[in-house]
Amino acid sequence: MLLPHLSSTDCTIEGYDIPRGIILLVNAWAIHRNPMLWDEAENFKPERFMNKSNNSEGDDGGGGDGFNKHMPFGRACPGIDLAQRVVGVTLGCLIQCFDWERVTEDEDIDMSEGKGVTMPKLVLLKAMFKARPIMNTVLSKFANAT
Ligand code: HEM
Repeated sequence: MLLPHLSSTDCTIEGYDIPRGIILLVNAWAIHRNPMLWDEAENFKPERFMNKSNNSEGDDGGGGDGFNKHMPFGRACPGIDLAQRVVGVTLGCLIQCFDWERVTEDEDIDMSEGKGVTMPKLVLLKAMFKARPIMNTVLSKFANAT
């Protein structure tokens, strides 16, 4: 669920009359799993959110694509630009600085969802990491500088 919003005026959306002053809750979870919008809606296919003009997934007839129908930030998160940069840089650092391995490599990853507002995984994904050799050089430079 996105954050609650208050309708500022009477309006009709998709045939539903929405009076002014009513609290609206948008179920982003259901929108992201709507089989009318997505192929294999229940499957983890992050490539469907890429901004390709030939990507018709998520198209509701309005000319949109999977990229535009993906709403991890809802429609009103003022932190979107900061968050997208920080997530990209953080992920890049983790991949560049460490070698990652799964603890149980032969098993499929269990994508079941647990309970909670932030959609935690039911079964945690365990991973091991070790610093890449370049990190020893970088860290020893920091250590020597202090
Ligand atoms: C990966 C990081 C983030 C995600 C996934 C995220 C997601 C969201 C979502 C889904 C909403 C509800 C939007 C709606 O109801 O349409 C929201 C609202 C909001 N977010 Fe974020 N957000 C993130 C980072 C941030 C950051 C970094 C800031 C501030 C620096 C921020 C500030 C806010 C605020 C103030 C609201 C309430 C906006 C309002 O209702 O007027 N968020 N965010």
